[in-house]
Amino acid sequence: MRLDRRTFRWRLVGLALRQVIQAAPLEATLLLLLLALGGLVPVGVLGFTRALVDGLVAGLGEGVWGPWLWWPLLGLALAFALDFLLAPWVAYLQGAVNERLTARVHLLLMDKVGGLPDLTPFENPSFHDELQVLRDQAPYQPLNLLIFLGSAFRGSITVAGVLLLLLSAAPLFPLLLLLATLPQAILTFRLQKGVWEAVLFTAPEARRMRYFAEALLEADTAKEVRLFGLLPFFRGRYLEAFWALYRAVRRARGRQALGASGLVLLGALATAAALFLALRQALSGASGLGNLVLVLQSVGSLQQNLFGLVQDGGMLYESLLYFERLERFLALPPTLRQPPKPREVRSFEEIRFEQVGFTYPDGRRALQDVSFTLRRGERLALVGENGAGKTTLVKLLLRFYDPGEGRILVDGVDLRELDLAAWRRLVAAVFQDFGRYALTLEENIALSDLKHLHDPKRLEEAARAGGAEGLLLRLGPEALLSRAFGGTELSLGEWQRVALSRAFFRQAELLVLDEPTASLDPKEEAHLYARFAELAKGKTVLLITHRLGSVRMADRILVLSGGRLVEEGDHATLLARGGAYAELWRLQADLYSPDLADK
Ligand SMILES: Nc1ncnc2c1ncn2[C@@H]1O[C@H](COP(=O)(O)OP(=O)(O)OP(=O)(O)O)[C@@H](O)[C@H]1O
Repeated sequence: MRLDRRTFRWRLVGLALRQVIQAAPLEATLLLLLLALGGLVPVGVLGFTRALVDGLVAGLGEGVWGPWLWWPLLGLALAFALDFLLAPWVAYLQGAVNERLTARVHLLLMDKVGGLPDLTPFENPSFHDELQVLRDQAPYQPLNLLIFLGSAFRGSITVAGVLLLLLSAAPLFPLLLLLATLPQAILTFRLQKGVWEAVLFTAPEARRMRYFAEALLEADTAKEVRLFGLLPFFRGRYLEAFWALYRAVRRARGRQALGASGLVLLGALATAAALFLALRQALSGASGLGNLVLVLQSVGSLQQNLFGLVQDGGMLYESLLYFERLERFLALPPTLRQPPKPREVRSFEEIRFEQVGFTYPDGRRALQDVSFTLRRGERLALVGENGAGKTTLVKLLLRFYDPGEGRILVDGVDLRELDLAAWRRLVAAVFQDFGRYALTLEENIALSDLKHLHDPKRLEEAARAGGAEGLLLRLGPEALLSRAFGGTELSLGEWQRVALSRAFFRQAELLVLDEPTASLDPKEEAHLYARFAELAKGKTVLLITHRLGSVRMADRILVLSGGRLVEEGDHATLLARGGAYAELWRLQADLYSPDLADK
């Protein structure tokens, strides 16, 4: 990321403020008002103290109380009371705005990423990195922004007010006191920025640290960590990343400490000059004792506020960069071209792949010159070794990506011209990496067609089709799944039955099954395929599987190898041909019984 080293970018403040105001317009405006009022409190204290001292000097020795004492006293009391009064309301509003802003940031990210129609952006490492950073920091950057923007705003009002007050005492005072504190403050800010930049540039290290820590702390990896004794390995990787980050930040911090000391002398000289001037004025009677007290107090107040601004400015800068990143991320253009006038689609007669080729953005060629037709009502099996391109073909069919070459036609119309949502409504799928949601059993199944959530008949039918009827009987539809929220945990095979039931719940025209029985026990697998004809009735089915025993019920089998379609036909034809399919078949059959190999 390119950072401007010279200036604090005010545009960023505008960007972040816009998000704050949009998140909670009323609360944010009130908060700004209260902060401004809070910023004026120290100015009031200084002003009333000056008036009080001048009043005291005028009445010294006479013992008379007059309005010249009452008013400043009252003012001081009010200023202190206001300070106490404002604090809880500022905290209340800050809390309210923070909660709304944090939810807004999450919603913006959810809408952006969840609303992406394709998977191409996930292939881009920088998209991934950005999303990771934005997600990781979403819980605390909004709060940081509010705290530091708030205190910077309040501090600026105080500094401006104090300077104006000093101007009323003598025009030279603000200048001298600014000279005493500003250069040092500016330098500190620059160096502070250096620290933040060091932190930002080492963001990959920070992410690696988090990743290696998680590898040791997460339940997913707990078994392998213990079995293979991986603690020292991941610990070592964590430390490597930690030291890289630590060294960069420590260097920047060292520069900060050194640099700030250099301007101390200049600051001390300017302060001394201001005090000398104020003393001389007081001695000569040119101005009252109140002005001397004002200058004395202002030195402390200005220093405290300016350095507060610097410290907060550094933290604020980081939050501002976060919101700039968020803005840039939200503005990323879509990667999938949507047709200006999408064609409605309610059913299909045939899907045709025409010389389809696809290369992943990282350059990996996954499909090449693939042509075939899938007709309505047909049961097509797709087989081939690992990495042959089977899942990629399904991803193209669902338009998670567009083909690089060739086209996919639905009744002669290019898939790219169809209304994507309408097309996807025609399809139900079980993916290899199906979702396991911490929801009820009923919701887990009905997710594929939420219009029919709470339709017990449909739920039962889908559960029966997917092999989850036993689960439904045993646990009941309301059973919460997943341990994460204190629910029931299922075995992988049971989860797969739920995923299958979800696909059947949708009652779609095209059923895509990508390794649907990988985790099922042999009994359930046999059971599923035994009733396959009934389940597939009226549907078009695309089945991907390595278990060749189950592809025999397909009308046609496509064999993919290295991204190319190498064979096509039914089981008997392909076996008789003695090609790639026959070899795969023989290898598998050999595993079970060498005698079966040629049947
Ligand atoms: N997101 C991706 N980015 C880059 N390459 C990928 C991606 N997904 C898959 N590939 C590559 O594309 C090729 C085809 O992958 P695909 O998942 O389609 O194979 P498959 O036939 O379904 O394999 P399997 O039987 O193992 O599920 C593989 O070599 C794989 O490494």
